[in-house]
Amino acid sequence: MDMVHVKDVAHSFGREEVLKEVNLSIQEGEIFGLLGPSGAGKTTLVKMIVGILEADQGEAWVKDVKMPSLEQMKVLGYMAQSDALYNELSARENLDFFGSIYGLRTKKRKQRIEEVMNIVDLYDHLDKPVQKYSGGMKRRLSLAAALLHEPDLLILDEPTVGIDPILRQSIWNELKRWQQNGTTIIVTTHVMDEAGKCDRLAMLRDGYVIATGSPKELREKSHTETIEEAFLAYGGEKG
Ligand SMILES: Nc1ncnc2c1ncn2[C@@H]1O[C@H](COP(=O)(O)OP(=O)(O)OP(=O)(O)O)[C@@H](O)[C@H]1O
Repeated sequence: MDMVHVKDVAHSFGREEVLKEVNLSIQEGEIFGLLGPSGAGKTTLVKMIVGILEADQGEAWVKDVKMPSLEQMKVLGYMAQSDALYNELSARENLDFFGSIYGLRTKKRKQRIEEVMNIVDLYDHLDKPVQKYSGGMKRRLSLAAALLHEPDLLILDEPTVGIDPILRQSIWNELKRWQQNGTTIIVTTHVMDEAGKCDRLAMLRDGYVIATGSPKELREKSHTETIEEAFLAYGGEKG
């Protein structure tokens, strides 16, 4: 069964058509990348899958449920592009708040907070107010929040922006580990080498999916050597 199915989705903001007839199938257990330049429509598409934005046309499904669905939001973890954290609270207090929204009981919440803070390597900073966190630490804390309730589907909007190469590598190692545990992961990026780490990709430009496939397929079909060249060959150049 598909974990996510996007069918004929189109959306406009005012007169700007941001998504045009987008179709996608994301299989259970894969790391799926949405690759495209700034403004291509990645965040808009992701918000429809998460269920926080309803498309003008078409449908987004998570498993066998049409989004938006409050019930289905519980099976997914979403990390937005900008961190939605309370600066004056500590990391622990932030996570406690998010955990209660997801309905985690007190004991389980306490246990999961410690587990996820270990995963993102912030355990030693649990009781520090978020305003004392660096940008990269805030990103990692947002990731921890998305993981709290052990979602089947993890949706990460530009998770490694502002994160140094060493941490970026460690986050990718974690993504691969969660995948092995059965989690399906959708990640948006405009970084070509990150796109190359995904099992499959959809290349987006100006609201269109211009190509879909594994990095290898996309390179081979376009007779190119790199994802970047493939993107250009499929019509990804601007203007
Ligand atoms: N709430 C909104 N109101 C009006 N226009 C919007 C809104 N959200 C997005 N847009 C416009 O929709 C287009 C696509 O934006 P979107 O954020 O989906 O792109 P993106 O591919 O995620 O870009 P980035 O990599 O910069 O985040 C842009 O032109 C943007 O200005």
